[in-house]
Amino acid sequence: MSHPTDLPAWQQLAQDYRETCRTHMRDWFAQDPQRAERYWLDVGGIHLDFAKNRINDTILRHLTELAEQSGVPEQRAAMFGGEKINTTEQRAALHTALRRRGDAPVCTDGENVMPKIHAVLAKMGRFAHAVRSGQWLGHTGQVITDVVNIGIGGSDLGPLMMCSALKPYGHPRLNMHFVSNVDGMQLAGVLAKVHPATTLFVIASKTFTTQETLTNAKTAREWFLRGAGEADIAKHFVAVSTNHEAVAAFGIDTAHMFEFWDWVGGRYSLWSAIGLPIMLYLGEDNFVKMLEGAQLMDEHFACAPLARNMPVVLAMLGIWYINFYGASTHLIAPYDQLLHRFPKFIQQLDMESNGKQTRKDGTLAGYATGPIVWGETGINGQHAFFQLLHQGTHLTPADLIVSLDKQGNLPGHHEILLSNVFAQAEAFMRGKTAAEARAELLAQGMDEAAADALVPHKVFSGNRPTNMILLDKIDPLNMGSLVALYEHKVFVQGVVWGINSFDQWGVELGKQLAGTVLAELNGTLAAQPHDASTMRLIRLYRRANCETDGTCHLF
Ligand SMILES: O=P(O)(O)OC[C@H]1O[C@H](O)[C@H](O)[C@@H](O)[C@@H]1O
Repeated sequence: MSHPTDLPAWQQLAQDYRETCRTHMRDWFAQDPQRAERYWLDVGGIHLDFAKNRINDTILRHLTELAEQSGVPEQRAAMFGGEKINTTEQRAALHTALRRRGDAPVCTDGENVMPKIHAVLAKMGRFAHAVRSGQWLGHTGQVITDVVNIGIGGSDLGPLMMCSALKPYGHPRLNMHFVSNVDGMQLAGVLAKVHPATTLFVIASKTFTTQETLTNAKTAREWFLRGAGEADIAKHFVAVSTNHEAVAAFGIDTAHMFEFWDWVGGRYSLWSAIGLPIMLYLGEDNFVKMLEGAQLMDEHFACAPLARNMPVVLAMLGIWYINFYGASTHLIAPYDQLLHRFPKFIQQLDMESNGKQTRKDGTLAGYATGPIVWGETGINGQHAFFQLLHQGTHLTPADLIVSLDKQGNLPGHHEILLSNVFAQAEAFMRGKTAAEARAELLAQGMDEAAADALVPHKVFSGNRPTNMILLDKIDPLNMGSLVALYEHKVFVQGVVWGINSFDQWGVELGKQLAGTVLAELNGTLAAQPHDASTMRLIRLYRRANCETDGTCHLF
C-alpha cells in the first residue's frame, strides 16, 4: 500500500502550502473575478460554494491528483461493486445498493442483493401504510398515535435526524419519540407521555446485543405488559435487526421483524429497515424520494470527473486543512432549525468512520486522519462559540448549511437567517484589518489614542475557510442527497488516508470493561484489580448504595 505522504501530489501540495499559506483569500478574490463561478458545484437541489477556501487552481489540481493517485476511482468502483472493502470484518459496504432504484443486479459474495432489499422495502411500505392509514390497531382497537424508536448510535441518529429535518412532511397523527440513553430518565420521560394502547415500539439494533437498547426495550416491554397480555405484544413491538435469533429470544415474533444485513454499517443504515420510523412518519413515497435523492448523489459521485465531483471536492478540501494546515476539527453549522440534529448525525458518520490511526495494511498512519467533528445551529453558535472561530488561535474549517426556501418560516425570519449565514462566511473570509478597524472607530467619534488602544482587539485576521452548502429546500429528495454527499466525502478521505472507514473497533474496549465494572457495582463480582482511580470510583458508588442493597461485604 502506498503511503499518501510519498505520492507526488502530496509533495506538490506540501510545496503549494509553503508558497501560499500567507496569501490572503481577499487577494485571490481581488485578482480573479471568476473565482466564485468556478468554485461552485450543483447536484440536483444541493449547491456548493467553495470559493471561500485557501485554494487556487493549482492547489485544486493537486488535490484532485492526490485523490486519483490514492486510488479513489478504483476504491469507489470496489464499493459500488460490492467488494469486501471492510477488510477487518470481511464485509462489503453496500449502503448505495439500498437506495438503488430499478432491477439492475448488485452482487456481493456471489449473491444479487437487490431482490431482498426490495422485499424488505415492500414489507416496510405495507406496514407503514397500515399504521398511517389507521388499519393497524393496538390491542384495544385504537389507532397508533405514538412511535417510540429504541436504539442507539446508527440505530438512532439517522432516523432521529431525518424525522426532525422533515417534520413538515410528518403524519399529523403520529408523535415520534427516540430513546437511546440507558439512563432511565429518558425512557421514563417518554413513557409518561404515551399510552400503551396507542403506542408502537420499534426496537432497532443491528446486532440486537447492544446493552443500552436491550435494557430500554425490556423496560418498555414490562411497562406495556402491566396492562396487557403477552399476545398483545405483536401489535405494539416490532424489531429492526440483522439477528433473527436474538429478536426471537427477546420475545418479538420474527414476522414482525424488518431485516437488514451485515454489509450495512450502522452509521450508513438509515436507508435500510433502520429507516422504518422515517417511513412511518413520512410515508413510503417520501421515503422513496429520500432514496432517490441519495441515488442522485451516488450517480454524481460515480460519474463526475474528480475535479467537479462534490463529495471529492469536499473531502480533498478537508485533507488540505487537516494534513497541510494542521486543522484538527471541522465544524458543521446548519442554520435551519429543522437541521439542528444534523451535526450529531455527521459526527458519528465521520468520527466513527475515520477516527483511526491504523491503516488497512496494519501499519500506523503517522499522519493526521479524521477530524473532530462538532457543531450546532449556526445562529446559536454565533452567540456562543463563533468568537473563537473569528479571533481565536485555531483554524476551524466550517460547513455552513442553509435552505434557500423559506419553508413556511414566519414573516421576516428567513431573511435574517440568510443574511447572517452569508455575512458570517464573508467575515470569516475577509476579516477586518487594523486600518479598517481604526477608521471605523474614528468615524464613530473616538479620539485617536483611545482608538489606537482598541484597534488590536477589533482586528479580525480573516482568511478562515468555509464551505457554503445551499439546499433549494429541505425536502426528502434533497436530504437524501445531502446525507449521501457526506457519506461519500468521508469515504474519499478514508481512501486517501488508507484506512478502513467501515469498522469501529475503537468502541469495544470501554464496553468490555463496563461488563466487569457493572458486576462489581451490583456486588455479583468481587472487586477486580483496576487502577487506583477506578477502584476508588467503584468503592465510592458501592458505599453510597450499600445501605440499601446490603452487599458491601464484597469490599
Ligand atoms: O445497532 P446496534 O447493533 O445496536 O449498534 C448501535 C451502535 O453501537 C455500537 O457500539 C457502534 O458504535 C455503532 O456503530 C452502532 O450504530
